[in-house]
Amino acid sequence: MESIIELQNVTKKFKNKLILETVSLSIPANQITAIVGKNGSGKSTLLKLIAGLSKPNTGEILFQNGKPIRIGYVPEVTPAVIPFTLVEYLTHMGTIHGLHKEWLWQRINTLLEIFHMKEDRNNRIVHFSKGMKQKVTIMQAMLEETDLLIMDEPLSGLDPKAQTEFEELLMTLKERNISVILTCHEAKLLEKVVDQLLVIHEGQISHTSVQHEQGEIMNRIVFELSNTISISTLKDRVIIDKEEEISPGRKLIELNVNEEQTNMIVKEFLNRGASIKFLSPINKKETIFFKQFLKEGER
Ligand SMILES: Nc1ncnc2c1ncn2[C@@H]1O[C@H](COP(=O)(O)OP(=O)(O)OP(=O)(O)O)[C@@H](O)[C@H]1O
Repeated sequence: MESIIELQNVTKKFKNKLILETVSLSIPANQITAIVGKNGSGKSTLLKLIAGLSKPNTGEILFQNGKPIRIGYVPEVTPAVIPFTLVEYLTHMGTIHGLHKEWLWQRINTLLEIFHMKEDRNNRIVHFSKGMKQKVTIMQAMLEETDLLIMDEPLSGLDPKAQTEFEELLMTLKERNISVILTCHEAKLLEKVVDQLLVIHEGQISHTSVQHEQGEIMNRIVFELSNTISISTLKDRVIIDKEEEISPGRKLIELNVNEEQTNMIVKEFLNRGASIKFLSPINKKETIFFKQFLKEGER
């Protein structure tokens, strides 16, 4: 498969702290690649290296056909208050980037179309939902023609509806031959749209092509428990899909657990005073994905 970017023997350190050690990998063109790993494992560092925002200590980053590619970088943080309408903001950002007025106008219309935001073009961003603000950040990154879109934690804080819309958006971008690299903790999103998983663990990277095969059953469980209960020791063993405060002092936690782990996890949560709100097998297509994700993540 053709690659859009290749890392060869890349090492990245901060002072004496080794984050990536002699990493070699290739990012396939026109595919969606997800980088997963624990907090602090180096996901954002890898994204910044790929985006050219940071330089490796040793090793090389090579582009398709030896030519620089057009990269759009979507940071994790979305601006909290933007005192403009959507079109005003995009026009403003495009002008700052020196884009020609006529070209920019056409580009903004194309983006409004792709992102299904035409009806919101003259609404103020400050009144947008989190998912809409997320779209604005991506549109901003795509004001110039883009070959590769890099997104740091694009799903953080999105509700299920916004996540589904985001999945659809990723598929649209893929259809338009835009390669995407994102960091992600949301297994549901990964299962449906991601083509390649890169797992970072202790400075090393392993990769897996995601195949949607039949596999063994996993369970989706939702627990309700007190906010004060710590579940940090469980976080290494299960994928916490969602954690949400539902009332003062109470939270819901949704997770996906393989069958062998289910009894043990349920017991551990009940011992912490949790109650089970929902427990159901998830479909087989998702199962194989989670299996891969867990296997890689546990390394
Ligand atoms: N500019 C920097 N200077 C010094 N240390 C840094 C710098 N940027 C990142 N680090 C350190 O490098 C390590 C990896 O950070 P990075 O942000 O890449 O992790 P991450 O996997 O994206 O984490 P998270 O999931 O929490 O966002 C962390 O220990 C972090 O403190």
